[in-house]
Amino acid sequence: FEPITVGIAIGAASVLTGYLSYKDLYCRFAECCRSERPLNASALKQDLEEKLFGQHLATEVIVKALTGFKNNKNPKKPLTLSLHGWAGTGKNFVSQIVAENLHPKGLKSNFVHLFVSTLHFPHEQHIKLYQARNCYPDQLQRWIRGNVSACAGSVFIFDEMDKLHPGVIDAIKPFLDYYEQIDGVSYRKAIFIFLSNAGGDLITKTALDFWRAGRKREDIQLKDLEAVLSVGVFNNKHSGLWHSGLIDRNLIDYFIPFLPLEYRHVKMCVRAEMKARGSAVDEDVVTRVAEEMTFFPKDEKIYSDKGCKTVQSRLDFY
Ligand SMILES: Nc1ncnc2c1ncn2[C@@H]1O[C@H](COP(=O)(O)OP(=O)(O)OP(=O)(O)O)[C@@H](O)[C@H]1O
Repeated sequence: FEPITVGIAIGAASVLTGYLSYKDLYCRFAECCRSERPLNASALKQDLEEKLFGQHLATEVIVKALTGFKNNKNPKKPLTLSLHGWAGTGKNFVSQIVAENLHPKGLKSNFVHLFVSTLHFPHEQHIKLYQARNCYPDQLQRWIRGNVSACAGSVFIFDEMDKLHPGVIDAIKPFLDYYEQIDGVSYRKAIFIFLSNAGGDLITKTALDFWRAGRKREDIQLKDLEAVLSVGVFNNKHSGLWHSGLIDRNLIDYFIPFLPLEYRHVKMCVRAEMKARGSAVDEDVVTRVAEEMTFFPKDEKIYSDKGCKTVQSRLDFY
């Protein structure tokens, strides 16, 4: 027998015997929205611990936040995570890991949506015009409504939040609030992830203070950063969250700090990239790539100023 024929026969038999419902069978071939599917918290934790380097706080908070939210049958509002930190420290990378753990196709899923502010709304100077014509809030709101109607557990990732005009945030604010329904649609099972560089300098300062005091990076606790972060971000005119009411209305559930990456983390990124390309890890190349990166502050040279961001392109030279 050919494998395809056997597959069809097993599928048909399963349906006939009631072993698999029609929906189960359908969902093996097409992507289904499974908002009620429980989160495999240990798989998420393992993924983060293995793949994300130097971010013990982000790992801890993300696992806790998602586990709590997905275990709650009746959340009162959607989950909103605000990821902050220096460039190249893993914010987009984490969003991708989270997305894959919620919807197996990850960023390619029909239920995961990436919104890049500079791509979707590039003309800040035209914001008044957009507002006057009522086109962007309307379009954006319709887009969110349509996606959540199709899948309650939709995931929205807003990149470059610091470059997003507060007016745009106003448009999404109602969806993040404690409403049971808006026009017949409930947003309470959706997940919104905001990424920004805002607060990156404050996070770096705290990490540096620890380093200078001879304390371990892993000893930095959330409480060392959380207040600094929310006040700092709130006071930063360029944060995108500024005066948007997201913070003073407590619509952000978790502020998640991403620490600046050190030389040893950059090396880990190079090794991971080599493995991902199917090559053997060559420690000589690892050191060479890591040494090509630039580090700050000027005197101590501890943190990579681009995180792990240019590792992939640098590796192409070897
Ligand atoms: N902490 C990390 N652990 C493992 N890999 C990382 C980490 N940070 C960055 N990388 C690698 O570098 C790439 C670029 O990082 P990423 O796009 O996640 O940075 P970012 O924090 O979103 O930066 P930006 O603020 O500039 O958008 C990732 O795809 C990943 O391969």
